[in-house]
Amino acid sequence: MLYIDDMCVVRGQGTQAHHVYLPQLRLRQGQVFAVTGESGCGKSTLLEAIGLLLRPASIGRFELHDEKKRDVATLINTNQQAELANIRAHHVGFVLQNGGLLPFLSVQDNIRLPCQLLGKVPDKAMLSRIIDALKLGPLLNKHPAQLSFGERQRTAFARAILHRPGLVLADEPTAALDPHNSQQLFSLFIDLVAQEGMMALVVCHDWPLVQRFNLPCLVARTDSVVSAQSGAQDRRGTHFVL
Ligand SMILES: Nc1ncnc2c1ncn2[C@@H]1O[C@H](COP(=O)(O)OP(=O)(O)OP(=O)(O)O)[C@@H](O)[C@H]1O
Repeated sequence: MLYIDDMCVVRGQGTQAHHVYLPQLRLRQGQVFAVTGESGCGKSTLLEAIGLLLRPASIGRFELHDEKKRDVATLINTNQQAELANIRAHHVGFVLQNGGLLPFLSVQDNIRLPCQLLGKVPDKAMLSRIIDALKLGPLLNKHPAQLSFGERQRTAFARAILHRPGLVLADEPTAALDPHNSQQLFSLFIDLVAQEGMMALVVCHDWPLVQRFNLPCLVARTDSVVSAQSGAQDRRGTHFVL
């Protein structure tokens, strides 16, 4: 389970600061939540804070329960960076919009990289389940430049999960894909998260896609102020609510 209460993340400074609030999140093993909202509202910021890449300005509760209970809020509040980095490396998997694959490594070596960096031997059974589910068998010896966008994203997903993180964070993984491939990747993603008992948050602009899979959704509610000088709407804060 992932429990988050009263998280606030601040991007920028002074009058330009943008506040991102997450009042409450409960995520169960096997569950995928979508995160939606207009450009610039703070979706990536939210994911970075949950992925422990960005320190929240304040946090009430942040607990990650897998094989044991981890009180992440206390680690954040007491600034224990080494332990936070350890949790991030072992328990969080990231899937980026452009895949973020290393161009000089084959698909096979890209997938194994996080395990290698963590000094873990990949679980053979899981590796073969992932390769099967994501249909990567014929691609294993290719390099990223030889892959389609969809193939790159399937590889990126495999790489994000082989080290068995409890939590997978995907930032617009289907943005570069056509509707057919987006739907196929989403479907594989949701099935694998359920099959492997992971939890996932996926940022997605494609509302029909989110609806098609009937995903629970964190929706951005943005507060704006009107600039006294220009009269333009200026975003100052976003609440992500269910
Ligand atoms: N490093 C930074 N320093 C200061 N402000 C930033 C920084 N990164 C992002 N911002 C601002 O924080 C706000 C939220 O940005 P964020 O990238 O989280 O939005 P987003 O919803 O993911 O946008 P998009 O859908 O366009 O990717 C924006 O107003 C952005 O300009």
